[in-house]
Amino acid sequence: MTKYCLTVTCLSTRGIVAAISTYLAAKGCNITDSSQFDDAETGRFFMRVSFVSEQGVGLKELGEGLAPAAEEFDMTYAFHDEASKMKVVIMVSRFGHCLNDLLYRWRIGALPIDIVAVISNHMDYQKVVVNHDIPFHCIKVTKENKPEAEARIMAVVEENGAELVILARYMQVLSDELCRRMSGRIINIHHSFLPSFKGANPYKQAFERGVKLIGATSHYVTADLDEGPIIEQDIIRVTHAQSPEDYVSLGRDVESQVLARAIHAHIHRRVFLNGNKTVVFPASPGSYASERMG
Ligand SMILES: Nc1nc2c(c(=O)[nH]1)N[C@@H](CN(C=O)c1ccc(C(=O)N[C@@H](CCC(=O)O)C(=O)O)cc1)CN2
Repeated sequence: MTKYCLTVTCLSTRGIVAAISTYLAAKGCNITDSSQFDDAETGRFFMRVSFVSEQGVGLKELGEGLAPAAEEFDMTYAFHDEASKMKVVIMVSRFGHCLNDLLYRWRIGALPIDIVAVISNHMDYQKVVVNHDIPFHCIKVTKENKPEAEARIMAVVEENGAELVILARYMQVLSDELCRRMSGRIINIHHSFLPSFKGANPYKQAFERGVKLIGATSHYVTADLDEGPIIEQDIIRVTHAQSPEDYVSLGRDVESQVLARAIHAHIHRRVFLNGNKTVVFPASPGSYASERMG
């Protein structure tokens, strides 16, 4: 039986859940997981439903069939086949721990994505990427060539049909135009517990401030540096006896785990943009269990 998920957002009002569950039942679909949220501040409603089609109904029929109800509630909605793997481009600079972590999770089946390319502004990871039979593109970036460099980045994204770009410690600031064109489709890992310590050297800033907790933040990328909607965060305790270099070492695992959790939530359609914030629904039972054993 095909597993699907439905994502819905609209202004909050009575009858949305009833309309969706009634429609799915009428289409011979059995709901297996459901999450919803009413945002009292914005008046917006968010819903994610996982279901199986017991009568083999397809994505197109599901989408067309819900259109009348969607119009009644002015819904933004989409049906997704949970078996289809999102096409992603990973970008990296000099620090490869997040890239290596994503490649490992992808290789063992823990992260059901289709890595169509890796882009870097350095050659450091060319061999490890090619050894995974993934195309590697080295696109140097300078203040002078940034528009041409970004045009090449977008060419790789579009020629491969990538739905998501992952900045796995890519250390160049993307232009407003690129951020606008890829709004909601670029996820970054920032090596601090935002909003503290924005910029390229958060560990040095944290050391100089003398904090007792450091962390990592995964967020959607916007033109405003390190200001995008936050998807996931985590922290780790540090002490007076540790150096900025110790922070870098301690931060690697936190960064990798936070980025992987954010990507997992995004590809399973559990993240909704809500202004400059996000709504992140919990993982449905079994969604972490796709790992190939051994
Ligand atoms: N438009 C955006 N671009 C990028 C973002 C973002 O939030 N919006 N995040 C960064 C990643 N990042 C922090 O997480 C970050 C990367 C780089 C810099 C920075 O100042 N870079 C310097 C060059 C540094 C170097 O060459 O090593 C620069 O670009 O002039 C700050 C924060 C990715 N891009």
